[in-house]
Amino acid sequence: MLKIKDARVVVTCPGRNFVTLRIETADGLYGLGDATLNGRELAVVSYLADHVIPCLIGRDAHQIEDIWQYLYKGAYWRRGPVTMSAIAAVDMALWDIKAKAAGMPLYQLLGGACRSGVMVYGHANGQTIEETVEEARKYQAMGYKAIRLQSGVPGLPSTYGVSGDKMFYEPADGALPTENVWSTAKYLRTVPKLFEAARLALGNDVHLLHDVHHRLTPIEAGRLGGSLEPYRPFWLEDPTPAENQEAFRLIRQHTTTPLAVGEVFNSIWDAKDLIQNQLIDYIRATVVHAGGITHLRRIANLAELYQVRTGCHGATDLSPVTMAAALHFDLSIPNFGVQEYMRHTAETDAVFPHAYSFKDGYLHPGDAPGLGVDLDEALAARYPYRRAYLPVNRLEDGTLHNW
Ligand SMILES: O=C(O)[C@@H](O)[C@@H](O)[C@H](O)[C@H](O)CO
Ligand SMILES: [Mg+2]
Repeated sequence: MLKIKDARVVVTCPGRNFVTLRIETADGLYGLGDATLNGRELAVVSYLADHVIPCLIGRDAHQIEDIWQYLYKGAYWRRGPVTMSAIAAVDMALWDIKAKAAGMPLYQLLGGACRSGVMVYGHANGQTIEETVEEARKYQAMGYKAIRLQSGVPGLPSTYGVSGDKMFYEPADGALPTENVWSTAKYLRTVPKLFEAARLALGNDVHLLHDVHHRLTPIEAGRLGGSLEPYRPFWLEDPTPAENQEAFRLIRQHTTTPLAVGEVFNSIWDAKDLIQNQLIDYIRATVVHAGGITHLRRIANLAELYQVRTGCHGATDLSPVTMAAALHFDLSIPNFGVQEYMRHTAETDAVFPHAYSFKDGYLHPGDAPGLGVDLDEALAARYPYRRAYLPVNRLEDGTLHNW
């Protein structure tokens, strides 16, 4: 038995907020779990500190599945991003402990490596199509095999995915939500031109991706997917909000562009119908927001039956702890597709020293025991929490739209 002696939540803001759970066993082993929920961080802190940690003390850290069931079924109130991020943090920390106890990198415990590295996609963005293509060239020169393209839309003052910093994108930028302006007509005129220019400049060997960020209706999404087909996108992400999963049938009727959905999903129940009806090609659910490695494996196993591959979310609001967990997971599953990789700032990397590394378009989690990521608590304490919200989005006439 590996008795859980103590657990605490560490909140730090080395450029952006991160919530980390640290679980310690009586024999002095410890594990880390990410519990960051962008813009709603303190709700998860309270869920963990006030409601989860008291139930963990004294339990056997080896009983990962039983503890998962205890927290999920035991709460009575199931699912939801706050609950599932909290459970995910416990799950990640326990897998970290188990792998450290075994003296192995986590991917070995998950069944061993199915591939030599994890193909990642980087984010090229610019105010104009030309600037975005120039940025994409830089990613290509760094060895990336897959690149996401987001460009500014003429006539709109700001656009999702476009930022001043080129290696990362930080949307949670206001102590109150900033307000963006949206026009579907202007956007739909721009994206096909972006893909045409990018294909011409970058050639056929690189995978090109795009995130619609939930902004279109199904029929608009069908039209966009169709107009991108000549440029063979790897995927079109979140074309329409996925609460209404039937909507994807309509998109499918109009395009063979592959669809990726699910970064906001938090359980297998959100993804089940989309997967079983083969309405998507990539499932974006991620370790931190979908109940940890234990639950994400179930989602990936279901997806495998329907030839749906994974494409885990990996924006900067997912801490290096999640990135490490995702890489062990990605390496070990048969139906891996691609992993998003938006680099963290140097400050964040210093607070979370890690064993994973990038080479020639692929990430590898490294071979340190456990997740291979640590938390420098003294350094973390120098960066106190700062309230930061994701933006909201309005149509040009002021109507609130999806961000
Ligand atoms: O695909 C992505 O990376 C995104 O959609 C994210 O940038 C998302 O907006 C943020 O993670 C929200 O916190
Ligand atoms: Mg996205």
